[in-house]
Amino acid sequence: MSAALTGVVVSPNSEVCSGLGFLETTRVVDPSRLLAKEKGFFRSERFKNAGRKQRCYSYFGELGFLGSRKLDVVSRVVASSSGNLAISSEQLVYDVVLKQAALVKEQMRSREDMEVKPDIVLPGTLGLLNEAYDRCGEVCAEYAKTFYLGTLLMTPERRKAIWAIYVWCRRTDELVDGPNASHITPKALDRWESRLEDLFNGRPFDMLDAALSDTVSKFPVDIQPFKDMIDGMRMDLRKSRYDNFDELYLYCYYVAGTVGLMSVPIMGIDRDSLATTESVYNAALALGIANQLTNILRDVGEDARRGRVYLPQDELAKAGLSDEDIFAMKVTDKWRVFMKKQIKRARTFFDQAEEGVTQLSSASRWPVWASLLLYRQILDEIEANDYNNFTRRAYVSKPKKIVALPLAYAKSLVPPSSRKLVPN
Ligand SMILES: CC(C)=CCC/C(C)=C/CC/C(C)=C/CC/C(C)=C/[C@@H]1[C@@H](COP(=O)(O)OP(=O)(O)O)[C@]1(C)CC/C=C(\C)CC/C=C(\C)CCC=C(C)C
Repeated sequence: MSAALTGVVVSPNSEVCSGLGFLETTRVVDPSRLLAKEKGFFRSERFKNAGRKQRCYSYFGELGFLGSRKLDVVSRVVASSSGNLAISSEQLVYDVVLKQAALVKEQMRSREDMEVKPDIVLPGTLGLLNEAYDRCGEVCAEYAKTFYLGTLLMTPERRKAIWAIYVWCRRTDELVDGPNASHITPKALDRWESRLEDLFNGRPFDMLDAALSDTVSKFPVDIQPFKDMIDGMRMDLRKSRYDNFDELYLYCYYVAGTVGLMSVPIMGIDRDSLATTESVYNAALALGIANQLTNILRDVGEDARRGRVYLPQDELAKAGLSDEDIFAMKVTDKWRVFMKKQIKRARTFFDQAEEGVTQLSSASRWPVWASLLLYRQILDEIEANDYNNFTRRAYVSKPKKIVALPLAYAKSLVPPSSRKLVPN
């Protein structure tokens, strides 16, 4: 598996087509070779460019950005180490949110004028594409069962697109977090990025890329959050400490906030939503940040064993704590006080995100509510473990999951018009 993963990333021309060891079955590798290399189908311009023009799905209607309320763009500045004023990570990321929202609005406007023609499907290729999506679904079902079940409620087009994005994110994350992480170099990430650009240009490298390539040709998805996620992996390679929350926030955006931004154009916004596009993107970003902060708080011990501390160093110091205390893995009163503050902050991001879930198209709400409620409960479990996140892994038990799912369903029935989205 190690050789295979390195082969893919280090050498895009390699015959090894799967980017992840766990995807390496002959079933995956062979058809993708056939697709990308022998038939050359996925290199066809039709796949991307003509596809973009000709396909028009119901999500246009559902991205009903009727809201007129403007978000206040607060200029948030922080003092840099040299004493100069610098733009904060929050502001930097918010600029991406604004750009994504503007892009999606722009794409919708230009698509409205388009003549919708039926897809031209080359004989034999649709089956291969369906197979590619099915494989993405299988990976999703294997690695994120509850979330996979949630996606089954979505429309078939959206469900397949979310699976394709999930698989790309998983593969990207596995580059630095998986069993082959020690082989990954910045150069390898550069190659992964150029492969990403290729798939956005209709030239997927393998079968799983082909599914995403098809997705980005159908939905108004921008490449930037994908590139930013790769930047997050670069950050993970070179950095194992975060001086303050501003630095940590940027990392959380890269590795998880980006997922929110990638997902909104697929999930769509409800026609009846009065929220602005920006505010929905902002809520999606908040959910990614909340999830990642929760993930970090849950995995403090595990990360420490790898020599990593994803906690703001200045806040640790203020609490009278240091890396040594973390490596000692002792739950002390100082640690409890520190953790309470971190948990409070993560909950604030979940609260912000909740406002946005109701604005999503009705069929997309349930999986998002489910993932939000389940992930949020991890924070309760850390508390229940008396803040011992060094040697005990907080997890949500099966019975609790079973209770959360109908609750998520009930929440997903609340229509957007009955709730107002308050911009932050
Ligand atoms: C419905 C839904 C949740 C859709 C998102 C699907 C999707 C594309 C997921 C990709 C997740 C992924 C593999 C990300 C790679 C980086 C990473 C590992 C991030 C961490 C996730 C947890 O992963 P992991 O499997 O390691 O966790 P466990 O150890 O098993 O617990 C993250 C913590 C971040 C995940 C971030 C999200 C799922 C973002 C969610 C935001 C939205 C879906 C936007 C919703 C819209 C509004 C308006 C709120």
